[in-house]
Amino acid sequence: EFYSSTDHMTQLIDIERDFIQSFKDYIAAEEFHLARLKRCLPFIEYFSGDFPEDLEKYISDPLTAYVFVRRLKHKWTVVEETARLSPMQGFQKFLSENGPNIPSDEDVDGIALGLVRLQETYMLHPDKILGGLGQQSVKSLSPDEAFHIAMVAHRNNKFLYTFLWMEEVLRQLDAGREATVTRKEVLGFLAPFVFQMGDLPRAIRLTEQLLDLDPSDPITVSHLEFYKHMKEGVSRDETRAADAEAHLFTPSLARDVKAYEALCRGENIRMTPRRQRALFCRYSTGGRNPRLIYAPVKEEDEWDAPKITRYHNFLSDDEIGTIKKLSAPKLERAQVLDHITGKNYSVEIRVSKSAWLSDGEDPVVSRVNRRIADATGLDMKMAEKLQVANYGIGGQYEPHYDSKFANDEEFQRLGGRIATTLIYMTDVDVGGATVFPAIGAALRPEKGSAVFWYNLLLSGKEDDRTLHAACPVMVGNKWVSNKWIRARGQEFRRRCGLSESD
Ligand SMILES: O=C(O)CCC(=O)C(=O)O
Ligand SMILES: [Fe+2]
Repeated sequence: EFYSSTDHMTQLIDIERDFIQSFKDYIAAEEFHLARLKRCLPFIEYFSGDFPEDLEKYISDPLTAYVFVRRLKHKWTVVEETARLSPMQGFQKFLSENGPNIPSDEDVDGIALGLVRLQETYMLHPDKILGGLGQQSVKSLSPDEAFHIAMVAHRNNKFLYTFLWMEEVLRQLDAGREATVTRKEVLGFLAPFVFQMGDLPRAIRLTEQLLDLDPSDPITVSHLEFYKHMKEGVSRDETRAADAEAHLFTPSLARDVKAYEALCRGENIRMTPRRQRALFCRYSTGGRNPRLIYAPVKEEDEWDAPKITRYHNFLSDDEIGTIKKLSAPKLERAQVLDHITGKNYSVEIRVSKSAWLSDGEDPVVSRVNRRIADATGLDMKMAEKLQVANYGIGGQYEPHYDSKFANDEEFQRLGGRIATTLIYMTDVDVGGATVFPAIGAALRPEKGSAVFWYNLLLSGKEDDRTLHAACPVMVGNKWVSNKWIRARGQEFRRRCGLSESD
């Protein structure tokens, strides 16, 4: 699918351009062809004079029989040859060859879900989406499109957004916008839905509207009776429902919104000015590493406990360009192994495409690996390949540990992922931060910079504080590279003082 990476989305724009041009060419060819067919017609008719009453007598004359048969054969051949020039087959071939590149229904649903996911994380009302998040050119949705988003939200149990998008559909229908979906369908869905959500007064109001559309509908009548009956039962002890709608985004309704989503919105970042003052910027030679003496790394403390370091100007634009180009053809939807919930879940929690680049693949890859070794002082012999990831619309990675403890041969041989070097290869216009919910840290993507932290304590145990997530990309494009460094072989290299913990 395309939506999980912007790289593939841009390819779609080319495909669409191609598609429109081919269709235009096809229409022109059909018109030309039709004109050619029409030119045949007078010729065909001219040589088919009127036949007398007695056909048997007519055709029994030898000369007439000869001329008739020959002309019929001739006309047939002319028409057959002309018809064979039809451009239709060529166009059908184009369609069937390019069909596989066209988004599937799952792609369309996936991108709608991406939108809803953004709304959840950043608490965006549909008005905000329609008002424009970035320099968007689309400023409105048709009622059918809003309805589709609502249904996708519903299928994925995102009920607040189901409701808000359905409201948008109704508003547009009220404004007289052209649509396939009808008011009756929307109300017929929405009334039982809000009832299930516990909003009885609204269920009654919507059902009354439904009844206005079709006063004799027995189902609507009985629903309304049922809701009213329910209301009598609860009206004595409740007062809350009436003002429920004003508080859709209050903390109570958003109570299950995850801590990391708040960090994504820039809330609850736990850094005090006092701690901030102890964070520094310096030029580092990686402990007098000869390669860094004349080109020191610009190092900045991003966080104190655990220590997170940022290396500025770590990759040049050219190097980034090369890495993107090398990985673009290999990008595949990232998978996370989840033994409990299985594949569907993995789709939701990690929405990006990734590719692996090996050391020998290109001089730029080995240069970057070397630079990571120099800056971190760690041995790259046991490091994993460079992983390149590209996030698309709503692209994210929910909270996880990188440490990768496992009970397998690979773990025995390499040890866990002692450290992570995360390279940002783009700035992201809005969203897309890397957040650490356990410590309240948020790292902003800055093109060309890299961040580094240890996932394991000196004892070799997983450091709980390194739980982290990639926030959904709201506007823009996010490319990162990950270099996971394994524990084996680092016994004498892990610099003292890089982590204050044990
Ligand atoms: O993209 C990011 O900001 C973080 C990615 C990440 O944590 C991962 O791929 O393991
Ligand atoms: Fe990670």
